[in-house]
Amino acid sequence: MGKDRIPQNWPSSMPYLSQPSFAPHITRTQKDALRIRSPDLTAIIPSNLPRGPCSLVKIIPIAEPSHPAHGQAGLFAARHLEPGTLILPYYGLVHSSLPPHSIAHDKSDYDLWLNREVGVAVDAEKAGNEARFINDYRGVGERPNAEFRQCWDARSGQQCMGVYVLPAGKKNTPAKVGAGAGGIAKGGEILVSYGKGFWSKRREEQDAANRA
Ligand SMILES: C[S@@+](CC[C@H](N)C(=O)[O-])C[C@H]1O[C@@H](n2cnc3c(N)ncnc32)[C@H](O)[C@@H]1O
Repeated sequence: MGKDRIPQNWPSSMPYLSQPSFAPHITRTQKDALRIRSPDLTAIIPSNLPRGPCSLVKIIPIAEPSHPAHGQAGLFAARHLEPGTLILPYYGLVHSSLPPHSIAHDKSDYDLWLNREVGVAVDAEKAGNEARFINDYRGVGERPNAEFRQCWDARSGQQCMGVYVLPAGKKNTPAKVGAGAGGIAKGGEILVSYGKGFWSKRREEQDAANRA
C-alpha cells in the first residue's frame, strides 16, 4: 500500500485497514452467518464506495486542554455532512466473542459488536481505519451527532459496521461541535455515544485501580 493511501495523522506504528481483517479463530459457520443479509439490515455500504482514506473526515490531534480526550485524537468532518449520511465503515479485527476466544480476548475500548447472535465483534485497537478515532460526546458536545449501525457491505457481500450522521429529528444540534439545524458542520467533531455500559465499566475499573 502506498503512502498516499494512508490518511493524514494516521499513527505510523499501526496498520491502516481498507477492509475488515478476520481473526484466524473465526469459524466457517460465523463467516457464513455474516454473509447472510437479513431483511432488517437496511443500512447499505454501496458497491461503488471507494476503499482507502475517506474524503469526508480528518483525523485531528486534540490540542484543546478542556477536551476530555486532550492529548489523543478525534475525527472531524472535512465538509458539511447531511443528516443520515453514511460517513464511513468501521474496520478492525473481526473476532469471536464466544468462548474460548472471549476469555482470551481482553475487550478493548475500540471493540464494537458486529453481530451479537453470531458472537462476533470488531476491534480496532491494533489496526483499523479513521472510524477508530471517533470520541464519545460526553464532555465535548451536548449530544451525539453520529451513530454506529450494523450494515450490509454490498462490495464484499457481508455484514459490517458503519458510522452514520444521526438522521434529522434525532437529537442532533450540538452547537458546541459546530452543527447547524442537523447534520455535522465542516470542522465539527464527529461524536457518538459509547453507551452507559462503556462508562460504568470504566468507572468500575478506575475504582478498582484506586483501591489496589
Ligand atoms: C475509540 S477511542 C477514540 C479515539 C481516541 N481518542 C484515540 O485517539 O485513540 C476511545 C478512547 O477515547 C477516549 N475518549 C473518547 N471519548 C471520550 C470522552 N468523551 N471523554 C473522555 N475520554 C474519551 C477514551 O480514552 C477512550 O478510551
